[in-house]
Amino acid sequence: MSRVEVALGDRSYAIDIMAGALDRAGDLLAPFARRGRFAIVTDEAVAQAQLGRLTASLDAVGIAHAVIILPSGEATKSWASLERVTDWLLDREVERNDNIIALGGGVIGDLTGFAASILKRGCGFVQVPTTLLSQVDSSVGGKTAINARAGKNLIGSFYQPAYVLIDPATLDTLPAREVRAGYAEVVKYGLIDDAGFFGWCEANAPALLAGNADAREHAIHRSVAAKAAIVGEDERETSGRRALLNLGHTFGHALEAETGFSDRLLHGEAVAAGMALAFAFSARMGLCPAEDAARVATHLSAVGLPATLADAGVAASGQALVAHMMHDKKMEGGRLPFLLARGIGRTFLAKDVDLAEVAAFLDEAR
Ligand SMILES: NC(=O)c1ccc[n+]([C@@H]2O[C@H](COP(=O)([O-])OP(=O)(O)OC[C@H]3O[C@@H](n4cnc5c(N)ncnc54)[C@H](O)[C@@H]3O)[C@@H](O)[C@H]2O)c1
Ligand SMILES: O=C(O)C(=O)C[C@@H](O)[C@H](O)[C@H](O)COP(=O)(O)O
Ligand SMILES: [Zn+2]
Repeated sequence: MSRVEVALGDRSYAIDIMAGALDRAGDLLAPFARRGRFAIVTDEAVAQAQLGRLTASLDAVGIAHAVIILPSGEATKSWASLERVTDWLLDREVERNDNIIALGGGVIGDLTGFAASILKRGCGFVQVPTTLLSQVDSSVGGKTAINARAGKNLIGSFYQPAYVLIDPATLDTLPAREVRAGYAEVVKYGLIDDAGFFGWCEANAPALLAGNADAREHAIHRSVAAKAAIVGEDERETSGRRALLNLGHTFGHALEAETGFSDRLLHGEAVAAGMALAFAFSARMGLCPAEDAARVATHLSAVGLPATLADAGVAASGQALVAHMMHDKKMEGGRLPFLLARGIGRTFLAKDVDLAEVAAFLDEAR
């Protein structure tokens, strides 16, 4: 088992990574059972593929648990699901010390974390992520959210889990397209500030995507360690450091909005296209060598991720995409800071980007 710590004073927590962890969850989660009861929030596909392993392990050590199963997919990050989960928990007379466990991908993690943060002004919350994306990114750092009509993740809170339990073996049942989408957020850490790790990704993506256990665990550990360090420095995205984790997301969230938050374009796929666009825009602005932008697009394409608007299936005008971007949470005084790059591993927050140039770039990129 490997462990990464997120250092946040009295809200610090551990992230344990171990193949087979779900079958030992009863022992690993026992300290939380002494604190309160367990309620598991999951979705239909995860219930079918992985829930039985968690409940059998809890049963084996006599930890009682209630379970709610929601529909799978991005549409579950909604007011309706939030109401359903909170009413279900309130009907069960949830107490602040109870443990609300998110078993699933980023959708279940984001929704459950938000529910835990507002129920009785904060209940116990544990993340048990089951997608590559949630294991390398969304289960760590405490961003919780649902989507609004106006855009992605616009209603939410910062609320850290008390513990994150990662079992890479859960990825054995994850569809290949979802594994690939999660891989985009792995590549992101290399592009942000670790060119060596991007090189590792280029060399090891085929093994990782084919399910090689060593490659998978290395990628998860390295990603989580990188994210934990950034979150420890800038939990609430105030200093500019955490904003780096948003590389590809300003473009990506606009693409997700344009495709209706549907399975036409998964979050990770939108982020992949968004990162390629951020690098291409940086190159166009003379900030980044064109070879680096090409290398990013080549790698994403090679693993089957979208690297262009056409790959992402988006034909909207630059102006329409920029209109989506105006809802970005990074907006400041009517200006939108962008994550741009001076090269691979050299991402920075640019505060002086002209949105008319972004729209023109997107029109040319179509
Ligand atoms: N909070 C954060 O910091 C953060 C970071 C990145 C992404 N996100 C959010 O995460 C969401 C995307 O998360 P995701 O990619 O995990 O998608 P997801 O939660 O929709 O899961 C993808 C699909 O895989 C299924 N699934 C999950 N685990 C499975 C398993 N082990 N076996 C079989 N099927 C399984 C799910 O039912 C779903 O159909 C987006 O809403 C995104 O905005 C949040
Ligand atoms: O943890 C962060 O910070 C991130 O930006 C991680 C992103 O991968 C994630 O998609 C996040 O939910 C996006 O945040 P948002 O603030 O743009 O909604
Ligand atoms: Zn993301």
